[in-house]
Amino acid sequence: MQQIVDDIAAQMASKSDKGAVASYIPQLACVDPNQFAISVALPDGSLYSAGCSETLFSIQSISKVFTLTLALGKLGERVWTRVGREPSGDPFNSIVQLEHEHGKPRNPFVNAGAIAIADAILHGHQPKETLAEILRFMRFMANDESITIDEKVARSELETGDRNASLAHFMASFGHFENSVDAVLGTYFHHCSIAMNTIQLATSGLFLANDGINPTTGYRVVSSNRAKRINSLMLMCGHYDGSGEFAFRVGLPGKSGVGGGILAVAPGKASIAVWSPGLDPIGNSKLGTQALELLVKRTGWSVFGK
Ligand SMILES: NC(=O)CC[C@H](N)C(=O)O
Repeated sequence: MQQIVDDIAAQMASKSDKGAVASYIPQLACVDPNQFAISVALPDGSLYSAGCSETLFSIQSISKVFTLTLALGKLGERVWTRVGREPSGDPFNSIVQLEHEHGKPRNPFVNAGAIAIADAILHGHQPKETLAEILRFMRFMANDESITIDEKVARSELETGDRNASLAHFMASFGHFENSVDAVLGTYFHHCSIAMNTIQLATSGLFLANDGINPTTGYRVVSSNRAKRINSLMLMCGHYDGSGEFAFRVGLPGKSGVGGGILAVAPGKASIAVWSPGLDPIGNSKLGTQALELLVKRTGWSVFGK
């Protein structure tokens, strides 16, 4: 496995087209696009990394996997009264479906869906308390107490967050929100701004590769049925309107973020985190996707066979 990840990192370093960093969040536009990291965590506790796997990056929408997990723990099946579970076929920050579907987002991974989930987990608490709970969860999953929120990124998102604010106000206009739009958006922007490296992220995703149990702590995070369902949602919706393409090329449940990270799950086999800040036009990591494509070719890990 070490040989495979080393080969992938070497191949990625030689690519000339690395995509374009997200520019709509000014703080993300400052990130050097010439960076690449991959970490593969296996349920037996072994970990294989290459590239800058200790460099922290903004996990952005990958956090939505963990806020969904928390929401399922708190609300159970009632989560599905707040968000659907169908792919959207629209960009991550699209507003068009919301009007037709009476303010109920298609799935928990588009921005509108994650904002609705933030409202659900806030449940009358102060954003600070809820963020502390999200951070505690991430630290526990990653088995690493050092994980924090990058305040500069959070502020940058808030300052340029008109689109997300529109989504939130539009949903609130249907009477769906329990909390103020400001509290919901503050929570959403801050959980998107959690900074992690690929080692921490791959470790955090292990419960999804291991029937719901985090093997590093032995703790059951979710039932095996719930792990299966989260993986299904990642496969169908984790890359927005690029989810079909990602399934076609990689064939694994995956969740991307505009910081250039992707968390991919090979059920029963591994949790994989890749990071390269340059994005494709849809907003998914360009080299990250290519690296995962190479990894499944070498390992045969795609859920659809070789
Ligand atoms: N795709 C993403 O990672 C988007 C998350 C980002 N925080 C936003 O709201 O726009």
